[in-house]
Amino acid sequence: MTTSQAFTLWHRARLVTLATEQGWGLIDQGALLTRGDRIEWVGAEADLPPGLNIPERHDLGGALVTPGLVDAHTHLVYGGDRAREFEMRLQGASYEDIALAGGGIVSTVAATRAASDEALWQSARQRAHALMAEGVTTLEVKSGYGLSAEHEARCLRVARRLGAELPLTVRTTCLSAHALPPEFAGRADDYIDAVCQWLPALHAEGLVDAVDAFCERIAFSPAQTQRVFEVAHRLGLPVKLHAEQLSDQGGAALAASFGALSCDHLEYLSDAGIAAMAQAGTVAMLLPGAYYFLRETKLPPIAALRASGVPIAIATDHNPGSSPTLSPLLMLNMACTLFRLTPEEALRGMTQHAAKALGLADRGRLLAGSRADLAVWGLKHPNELAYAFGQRPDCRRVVAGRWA
Ligand SMILES: N=CN[C@@H](CCC(=O)O)C(=O)O
Ligand SMILES: [Zn+2]
Repeated sequence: MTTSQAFTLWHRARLVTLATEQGWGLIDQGALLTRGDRIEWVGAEADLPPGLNIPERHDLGGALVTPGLVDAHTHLVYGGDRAREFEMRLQGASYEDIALAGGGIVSTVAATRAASDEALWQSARQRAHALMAEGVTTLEVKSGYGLSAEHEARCLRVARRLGAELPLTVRTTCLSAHALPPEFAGRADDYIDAVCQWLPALHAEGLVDAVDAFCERIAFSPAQTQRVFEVAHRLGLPVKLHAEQLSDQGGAALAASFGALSCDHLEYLSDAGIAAMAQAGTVAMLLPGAYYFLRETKLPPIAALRASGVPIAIATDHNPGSSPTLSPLLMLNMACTLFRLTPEEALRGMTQHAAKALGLADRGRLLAGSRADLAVWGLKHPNELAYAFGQRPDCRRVVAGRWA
């Protein structure tokens, strides 16, 4: 470490470093040194290297400091809501019934196409603020409610604008293969042709960091998914997949064969899918909000994922149909209560493993060299993050080394 450059000190903190593969990595009376947007040093305050020029110091008053949360699966940009559909499901209709009757995702597509750019921006901005209020510093935003070249681009531009105007990293994912738009009814292969044509144009405009699809009997087949992934592969874009949410389509193994960053949902994941994901280093992105809200009863195969060493991530899956929550902390709680993750697994799932699911190796743990994105909580122990559901603890964020 050179001593001539200026550092910022963040001290009198209880650090949750997650530095090793297991355990919280707690450091009581801890301190962090940052320089620019990077963490330079992490440790006990008593061990601070002597002789440093530290012009700026922040006394955190004993607060708990975790890595900034990473919400790595959201559908944040859309018009309308689906409260009526919620009521229909309570009256007995299933998520699949509603989709097959022309509701579900396609109803949000109509509302999104009808919304102005400004309305899409304002609603997405408010949702992003709600996530930030619970410690999110990195956010993935999918398209998938435009379903035409014009409207997918509009939604992805709003996602990019979130990253440009808010103190937040935003990664965009093109999910044009989310549902069949009405103008392609009965012509799913033609729609996939169209997606394969507009994807390079969206990428050329700088709108796409990754490519996703919904591989399911109410959405697209493995063969159709593969065609989209082949275009992504040619463009050098990583893929991820909504896989095995309602049935086992073999989607996870297909995605793993493309080196997918993550497979998401996974309630119906098979042993073969787990093995393929373990081999490819693909993250299992579990979405307890959708599991809960759709009143799913089949659990993702958590013990088998653990046994195979597949990293488990957790996200809000914020969307109007299956997971209209904007509370990452509630998702940590549900990951524990519904999926029986430990509070440490849940937090690691929304930090280190979520960052991996976005291909971001520079964040998610408090390590020298990592990006200085922090969540500073008015809590004593990290267990409390997953514990007090429905409460919103005091939370401040540091993004790229600055209070945000
Ligand atoms: N499963 C597919 N996509 C979303 C839901 C989209 C919707 O219902 O609007 C999800 O991740 O749960
Ligand atoms: Zn989703």
